[in-house]
Amino acid sequence: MKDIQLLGSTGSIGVQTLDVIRSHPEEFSLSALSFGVNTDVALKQIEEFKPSVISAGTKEAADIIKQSLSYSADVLVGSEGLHAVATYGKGTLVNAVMGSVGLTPTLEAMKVKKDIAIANKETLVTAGHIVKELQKQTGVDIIPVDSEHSAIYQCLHGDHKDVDKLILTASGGSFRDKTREELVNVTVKDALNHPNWSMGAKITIDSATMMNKGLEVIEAHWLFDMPYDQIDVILHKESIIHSMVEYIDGSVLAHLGTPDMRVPIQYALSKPQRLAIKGSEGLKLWEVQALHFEKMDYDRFKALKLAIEAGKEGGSAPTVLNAANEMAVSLFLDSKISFLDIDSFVSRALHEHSKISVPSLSDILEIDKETREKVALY
Ligand SMILES: NC(=O)C1=CN([C@@H]2O[C@H](COP(=O)(O)OP(=O)(O)OC[C@H]3O[C@@H](n4cnc5c(N)ncnc54)[C@H](OP(=O)(O)O)[C@@H]3O)[C@@H](O)[C@H]2O)C=CC1
Ligand SMILES: CC(=O)[C@@H](O)[C@H](O)COP(=O)(O)O
Ligand SMILES: [Mn+2]
Repeated sequence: MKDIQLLGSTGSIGVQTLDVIRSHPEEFSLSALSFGVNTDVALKQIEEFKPSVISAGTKEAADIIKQSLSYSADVLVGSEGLHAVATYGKGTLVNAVMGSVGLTPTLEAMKVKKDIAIANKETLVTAGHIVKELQKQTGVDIIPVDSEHSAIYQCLHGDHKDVDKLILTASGGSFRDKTREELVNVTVKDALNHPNWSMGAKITIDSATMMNKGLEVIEAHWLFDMPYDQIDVILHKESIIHSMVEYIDGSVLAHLGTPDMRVPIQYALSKPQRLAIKGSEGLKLWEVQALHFEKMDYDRFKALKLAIEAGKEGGSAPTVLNAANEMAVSLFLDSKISFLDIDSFVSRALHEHSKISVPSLSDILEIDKETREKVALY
């Protein structure tokens, strides 16, 4: 039996993680969860799984939970709550919170020797070197949940010396068939309409700008200890091949499946064992019929280029990239800026930043905060 603590229970990945736990009560239990403000969904989850520790994003949300709770549990708020959930018990932390707020709970969980199933890519983007250093010191396992990274994880074996490159597939997002000129007046509603995946709002916008793929290149660099020039991105609009590993003899191993996040979530918790997925009919390739691939156009998808450049530059550049992007996406979702402002704002923030070569945790937290404040005023 594996005990799980879950950050971000009310989100897209959080809800699917609870589906996985619910489907396999003989394999998994849940002892702690965090959510932000969605008390309606959280209350139902809490009454079903009865976690011992609960964290809410605001005091108001915590008060609603406390008033409605039918059993005794610790209910905390904000970063204190996230840290309490992350460090509770002895199991695996599933980090499915959105954004760099996931960084410090991840580090706290690692310090108490928890394995981390990581969906929260922003943590690895903003502070990959700190997470990896702590992983070396603690020996904990960091298991990818992101579909591309889970695919690569499943295609890798041995010590990676025989790997030529990692190939991340990209769906192209909501606007993949539009030129940049056609993006001038696109709406939030259009951008949230991802062709293949149903996901939270922030990652769906990242997917439309292709910043998601850029964050994923940086995530792959840290997760698999792979130099940037050995990480490729290819456009694959069906999202059936979730990613590939090319070996030095030209062999390419790919992971295929229907676009269903329960698969990588569950594998991160059950590996190396595989468990059935309730209600899944599996992949019917005769229905898919054809798979398509295109070379990436880095001028069309500027955010991808920006992210790869920031990753290669290293130091505090990825922190700025991530924080500027989080703020710009939030402004776009609030209809305060246009879609094309997102990558312009990120580019401006990167140009205005004076890089720190090896930022400490406190540097990262400070740069994250400052960058958000600056971008909010652009
Ligand atoms: N969705 C997907 O299919 C995939 C997601 N990912 C990654 O997983 C992570 C989660 O994505 P997704 O599930 O789509 O996101 P959602 O927006 O659907 O969910 C985010 C979760 O985090 C909580 N949350 C948000 N902000 C805060 C905060 N400041 N403090 C505490 N809790 C907070 C939300 O709570 P509430 O809603 O209650 O306010 C919610 O539970 C992201 O990093 C994303 O990039 C990676 C691969 C695929
Ligand atoms: C499901 C998942 O892992 C997302 O990150 C997904 O990859 C988004 O798709 P694209 O960024 O390829 O559009
Ligand atoms: Mn992904």
